[in-house]
Parts: sequence; C-alpha cells; structure tokens
Amino acid sequence: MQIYMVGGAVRDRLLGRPVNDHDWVVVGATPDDMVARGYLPVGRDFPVFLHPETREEYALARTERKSGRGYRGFVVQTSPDVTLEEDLSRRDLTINAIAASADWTGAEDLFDPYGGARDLQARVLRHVTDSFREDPVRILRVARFAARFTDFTVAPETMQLMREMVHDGEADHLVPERVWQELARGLMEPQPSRMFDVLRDCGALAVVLPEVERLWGVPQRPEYHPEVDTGVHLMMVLDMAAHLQAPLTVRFACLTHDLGKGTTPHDVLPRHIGHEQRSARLLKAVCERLRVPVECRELADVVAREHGNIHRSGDLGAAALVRLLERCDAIRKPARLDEILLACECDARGRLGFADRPYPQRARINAALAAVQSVTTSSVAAHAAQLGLSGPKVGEMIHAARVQAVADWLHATAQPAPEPQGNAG
Ligand SMILES: Nc1ccn([C@@H]2O[C@H](COP(=O)(O)OP(=O)(O)OP(=O)(O)O)[C@@H](O)[C@H]2O)c(=O)n1
Ligand SMILES: [Mg+2]
Repeated sequence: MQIYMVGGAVRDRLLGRPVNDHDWVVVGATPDDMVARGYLPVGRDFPVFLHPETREEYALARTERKSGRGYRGFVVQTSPDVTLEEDLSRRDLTINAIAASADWTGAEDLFDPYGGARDLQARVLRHVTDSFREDPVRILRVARFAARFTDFTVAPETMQLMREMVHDGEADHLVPERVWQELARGLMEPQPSRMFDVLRDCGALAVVLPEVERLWGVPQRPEYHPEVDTGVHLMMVLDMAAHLQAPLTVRFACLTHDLGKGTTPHDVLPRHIGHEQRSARLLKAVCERLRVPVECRELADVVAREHGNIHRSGDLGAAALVRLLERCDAIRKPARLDEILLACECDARGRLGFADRPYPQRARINAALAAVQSVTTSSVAAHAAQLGLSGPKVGEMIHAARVQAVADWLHATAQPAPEPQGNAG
C-alpha cells in the first residue's frame, strides 16, 4: 500500500499557512489490510480509518457515485485498484486535490494532475471534475473557503456549476447539521461576508437561509444607516465581528439580529418599527431548522430583542437601566452580557462611516452592572427580614437597592456642577 498526504495539509503548507491536521489517502489497500495494521475503522458510509497513535484520518482511495439526492445518496466504491489520480478526481477543489508523499517536507515533487498548485498561485477556487456535483455540501465549503482565503475568487465555471446544482434542487436536501457546521465555520473566518456573497451568487442562500437572503433590497433610514441596504449592513456587521475577533455566539447573534427587517410591511419602510420581535420569531424558526446549539440560540435571542434598547441606553435612567440588565439576565450571567454588548458594538460599527466610532454604551452598561453588583443581596434580605418582610417584598427591596446603586453611580459620574464663585484656584 502507498500512503499520501492530501487535502488541507498540502494546500496550507503550500500557502505558507499553519497546518493543524493532516488528511491521508491510502492506495492499494483493503479495509482488512488497514485493520490488520491497527487502524481503527470510523464511519459507516466511508472507508475511513484513524491512525492508532496520531488519530489522523486515513481514507482508502475511492470513487464515489451518486445514487440519489442530497448528502446521503452515495455509492462509495473502494478497491485496491482505485488509483491516486482517480481518488483526486472526485475531490472538491483543485487546491484540495494535490497529493504529496507521506514524508513530504514541502520541497519534493507533488502529484498534482488537476493543476492545484497553479490555482493556488492564481488564487482560484475551482472544482476538479463534474463529480463536484455529487456532494452539495461542497457549495457551502466553497463559500466557507472564500471567507477564509480572502484573496481567492471562485472560478466562473465553478460558480456556474453551483448555480446549476441549486437550480436542480441539490441544495434542498442538505442535512441541517452539515449546513450549521459549515455556516458556523464560515462565520469564524476572517471575512464572513464573502461566504454569503458566494451563497447568494449561486442561489444557495435563498434555500438554506431565506430569512437572510430577503434582507438585500430592504432599505433602512439613511440618517442611521448611510449604507441603506439591510443586507449590506448585515455583511458589514459580520465583518466587524470578525475584525473584533468575536466568538461564534456573537457572530451568529450578529447574523440574525435584524432578520425582522425582512418582513417589515412595505408601507412603513424605511422604518422598521417592532423589527426586534419579528427578528426573535424568525430566529426561532432558523434555530429549529438548523438545530443551532443552545448557547448560540440564547445569545441571538437576547441580542435580537434588546439591541435597539442597548443602542439607545445612553438616555436611560437608573430604573430603566436595571430593568434592561434584568431582561438580559446580566446579574446571573455577567459574561454573557459582555457578548451581548460586543454584538451590539458590531451592529453599531457595522455601518457605513461608523467603523472607527466609539461605542460608549458598552462601558456605560458594564458600569451600571458593576453598580448593581455592589449591592449585597444578603444584607438587603436581612434588613427586609428585620422589617418583617418576606416573599416578593424582599425581591422588591433588592430591586430598589439596585436602582439606588445605579442612581448613585449616575449621579457621581454626571458632569460636575460649575464651581461656585470664589472657590476656584
Ligand atoms: N465535501 C468534501 C469534503 C472533503 N473533501 C476532500 O477531503 C479533503 C479533506 O477534507 P477536510 O479535512 O474536511 O477539509 P480540508 O480541505 O482539509 O480543509 P480544513 O482546513 O477546513 O480542514 C479536502 O481537502 C478535499 O480533498 C471533498 O472533496 N469534499
Ligand atoms: Mg483537513
């Protein structure tokens, strides 16, 4: 048997990028040969094995043929006769279809029958052969690679092929978990907007995330949003989230915070009264459809509901600030408040001309939370007990003490009154 390094490891080393995991292809072996050498079989559908020590993936060279629609419709053919070239021909992109010897250090010759090294130099994402069609997840992968390799473009013939696949209904049968997995990865890349550009361009966005697709062409008030178009705004917010190195929870909240603007009645445009509640409803549907993990879902829900209130929080007094913090569950979950505020900052700075503006709401709300946290609930409760109070009355006293603490902080940070005459100097 011969073992070759393939996929991301070869690609990334040629690009001078760090290599994290390796994918290997094994030619001239049967599953029994692999088991005999101590490799562990994984997965029912594909002949893939884990190395007994490194745990890296070793796949038997294979050809894949489509037998039905969607991700499940594969017939995988593997035999010791499948050549390396045949195996590479059914891979997604030329830049991922370069093979190197197992001990390749970067200097030796490559096996590159489909021009992957040339496409790497030309910065092109190009499909290898028509067998690209066999796996619609590849549409999402191409979009994700566009977000990662920000100076690469999608070859026109590949874009055309992806459009045909979407037109033929291939994207209708994507498994929700795979959609989420690719989407989540793409959101974490340096320029997430490029993923959405590619998905829109081939028509896949309308299939996998129609709630997002619908935002293009929806105007917003130019006083607040000089970029006007809601889709354009959304892309700026996502790229700001990447710029600020936000975690996935925040990036997903950014993606969904304005979904409700897509269903604003035409006669009220470009205003979006009540879009926050509509966003939250649409978000719920997206999360159920794509089985979005609960941390992402919860953060996105608060951000959808509260982002407008947080943007306008500069005008809020003590009682309203405490209510806002309570709605954000910030007293129990202060770390999550940080994420809510970061998503709001991305939203505010993800507007044309606002990228470098400060977002003072963040520090102000954090300071209000610190004031709330300075209230020792146990001593308020003890005081309430001395007064003979119990039940909801204790809660009310704690709430009142928090409002007082925030009021005191607001008073202390307010502009100092002008010095009385005679005291100066
Ligand atoms: N739907 C897919 C998934 C994977 N591959 C092939 O399998 C290799 C390894 O897949 P994976 O590890 O998922 O991707 P990488 O290209 O290694 O990229 P990443 O850096 O994201 O791991 C890819 O390079 C590609 O040759 C493919 O053709 N089609
Ligand atoms: Mg890999």
